[in-house]
Amino acid sequence: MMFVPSRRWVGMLKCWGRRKMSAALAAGLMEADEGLARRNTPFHAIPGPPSLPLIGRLKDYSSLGRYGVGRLHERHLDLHRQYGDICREKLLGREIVHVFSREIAQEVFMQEGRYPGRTVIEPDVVYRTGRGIPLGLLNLQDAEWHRLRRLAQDRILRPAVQSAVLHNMDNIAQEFVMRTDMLRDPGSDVMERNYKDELHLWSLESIARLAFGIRAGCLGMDLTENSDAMQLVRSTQMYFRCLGKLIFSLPLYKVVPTPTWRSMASAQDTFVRLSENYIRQAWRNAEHGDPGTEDSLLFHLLKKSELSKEEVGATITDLFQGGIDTTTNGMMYSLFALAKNPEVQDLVYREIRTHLPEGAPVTPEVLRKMKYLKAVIKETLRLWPVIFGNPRLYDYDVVLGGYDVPAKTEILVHHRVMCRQERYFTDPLTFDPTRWLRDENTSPVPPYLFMPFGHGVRMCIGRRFAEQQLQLLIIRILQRFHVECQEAELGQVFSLVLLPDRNPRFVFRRRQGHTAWAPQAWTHGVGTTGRDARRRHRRQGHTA
Ligand code: HEM
Repeated sequence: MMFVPSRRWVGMLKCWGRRKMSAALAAGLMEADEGLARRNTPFHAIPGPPSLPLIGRLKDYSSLGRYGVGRLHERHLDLHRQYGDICREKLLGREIVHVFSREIAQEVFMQEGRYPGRTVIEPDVVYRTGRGIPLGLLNLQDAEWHRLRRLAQDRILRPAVQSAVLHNMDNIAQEFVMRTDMLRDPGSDVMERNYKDELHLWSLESIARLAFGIRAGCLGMDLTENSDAMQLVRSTQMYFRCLGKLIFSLPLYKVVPTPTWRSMASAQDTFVRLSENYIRQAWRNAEHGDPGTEDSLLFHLLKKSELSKEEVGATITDLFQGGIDTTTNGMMYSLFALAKNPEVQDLVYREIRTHLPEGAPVTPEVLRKMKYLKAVIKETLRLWPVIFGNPRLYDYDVVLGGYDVPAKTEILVHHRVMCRQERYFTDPLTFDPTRWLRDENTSPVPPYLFMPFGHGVRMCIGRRFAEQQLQLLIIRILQRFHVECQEAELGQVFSLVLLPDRNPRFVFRRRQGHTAWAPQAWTHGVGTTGRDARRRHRRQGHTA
């Protein structure tokens, strides 16, 4: 097979050649480059909607347009229908290329360098720069990003570390299920509380345990709106709501503090202040020799003398902001999918009963065996991804779908649109977890298609943790309840992440013959259900 160098290869070789190769070889490569340039179609020929000068397609992103920010993901489906697998548009001076096919997605990621660039979250950069807070993983680029990423992922992505935190996370999941049991209406079994807020608390508690090695007290029964936990939940929700609006509007906030900017900054201030409290608490615990704290990500990063305390704080903040809303919404969609597909729910329950005796702890071995549960989570994230696509921003030219794409173009690979196409998935809109189960009759889903956690070295750092969290909580919920949902549909709304468009009312029916097990931390000599458990739960607030 003949090797046809891509333009990037030619560019790199040319650069090297200028220094090391003979002039003749370099000239030959230059000719090859010109030949390739002739074969590629110029950037401006990429199809796409016409743009106005300066503001580009801003109207489509505002409430004046057909979609508004909330329905941007629907606009992406329409762009694909109208313009095909690759399309181009302008937005406020930015050039954006949308990629809707697996083949071009592969080209995007194959041309990724050692430090893949991603579009920055501009309002967050402006906020942090203004407050003198270092940028974290979400926004750093190049070698600076790599330095931080290397240190943090060593602690988060390693399977051994996942196994080590499993026991604590299982306890948190079980406590959360007890809480659900107590909060649902005893007559109708309906969860009257906003279950999204509830899942936020679970997610916060879990990430705090991972990051600080402490129990943050988010599952206490007497939380008020003024409690630290609820303030953290509200500030995260507000932060995402405002970010979505700020990113896709005229950047007036850079000149004057607009109301949306003020709300975002105030949410961030609260977040940073409360995180600092937790860091202080973690320090105190460590001074008292609490082994959990020393095992945490915080201490792991602080031990690395390469990082300042401020950088460690910024990294931890990014984990919270990257992890809370995403895992919460992933869990909402998973529960909804199970509730609306009772036969699937029964199969998951059967799998749980086969591999996990009631009262036994969840171990890595147990999780490895839960193949159907994993397929359910994949199928959920295929149909309801929390992040619609993966942005990339390269500082060199690339060729995509035969078109020249200049450096610094924002490239958006649309995982959600790809996952809804007939050519890649049979009956793409049907919820069918079996498509993920492999046997001799099925071929695996090809790469560069299903990427809910992104791709390559810049993929989500919390991926393993998030998957483990979802598996654990689904196991513990289904062990105790059969789940139903009163809403017939669950759509998505764009707010930087994709959120459920309504608050589904779940019904948690206790399973027949279910023995009221309780997490280990609840069973030291007191009753495990009813009033005793409730009292113990209140007391547990900050300590378990
Ligand atoms: C269902 C849950 C989650 C989903 C769907 C999700 C999805 C994603 C995606 C799509 C990216 C961009 C990847 C790329 O550009 O290739 C990302 C990045 C990131 N995520 Fe997650 N995530 C989830 C949970 C978490 C959790 C639990 C944490 C923290 C413990 C986390 C922390 C981060 C961070 C810090 C980044 C930036 C990584 C970097 O640029 O190096 N995420 N996530």
